[in-house]
Amino acid sequence: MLTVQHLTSGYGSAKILNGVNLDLGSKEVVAILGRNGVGKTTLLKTVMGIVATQSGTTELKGQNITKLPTHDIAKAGIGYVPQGRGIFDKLSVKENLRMGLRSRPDGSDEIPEYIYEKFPILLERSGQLAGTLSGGQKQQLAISRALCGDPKLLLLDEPSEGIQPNIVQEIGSFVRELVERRDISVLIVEQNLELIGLAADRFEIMVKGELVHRGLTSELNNEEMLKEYLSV
Ligand SMILES: Nc1ncnc2c1ncn2[C@@H]1O[C@H](COP(=O)(O)OP(=O)(O)OP(=O)(O)O)[C@@H](O)[C@H]1O
Repeated sequence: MLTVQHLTSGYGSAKILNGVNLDLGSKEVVAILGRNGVGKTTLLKTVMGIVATQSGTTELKGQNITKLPTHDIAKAGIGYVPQGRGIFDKLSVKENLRMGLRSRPDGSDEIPEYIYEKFPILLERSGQLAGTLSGGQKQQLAISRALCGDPKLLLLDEPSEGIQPNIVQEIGSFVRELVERRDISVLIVEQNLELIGLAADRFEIMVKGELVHRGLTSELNNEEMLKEYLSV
């Protein structure tokens, strides 16, 4: 599904990604873990074309998307939910969802039924300003907006940030549902081990802009490893 090879990128003269290699299969959920500031968000932004690739390649289902502008990467099939969610508070819930439809390759302007079935609050509050939603509801809206683009791959950046534990669980099981019922793969940057345990098949640990250690989610109970690589 996604193949990243020797990817480097950064901001001005600051090099942040130092040669990332990553393979994500179809119907797979992979979590990227690592301490603050190691480059996890930068990896998602580079895949998405928001931060320019300096060297290396990114392929989606065999298509080289490395140099494409962000809107074409979205159209090629990647949905992105940024850290902090990127919701437009001054637009209605429905208008936020409609923004996501712009990335649909088939040009459809219908919000997919399953989104409202899963999150009925988004239909109930359809005409309300998105800024009036709770943190958890905004996260549901942000994920739903990305799904409106009918992606094959979803990039989620810290979806658990600032939301209540019961919503964290709901999002974890929703991610699994997406993979199993909708054939979507997910790359998720996350610190919350409960959410990773619920959603991810395996993990990759980033240190100084490189993915240095990987394993199955079931191996995440190794305290020494967690101490070595993470701030827990
Ligand atoms: N727009 C920017 N301009 C300059 N430097 C940046 C910019 N965004 C991030 N950085 C720097 O790049 C490095 C990596 O940041 P990044 O956000 O990718 O880390 P992260 O692993 O996602 O951490 P966090 O969990 O804190 O978000 C940090 O040192 C950060 O200060």
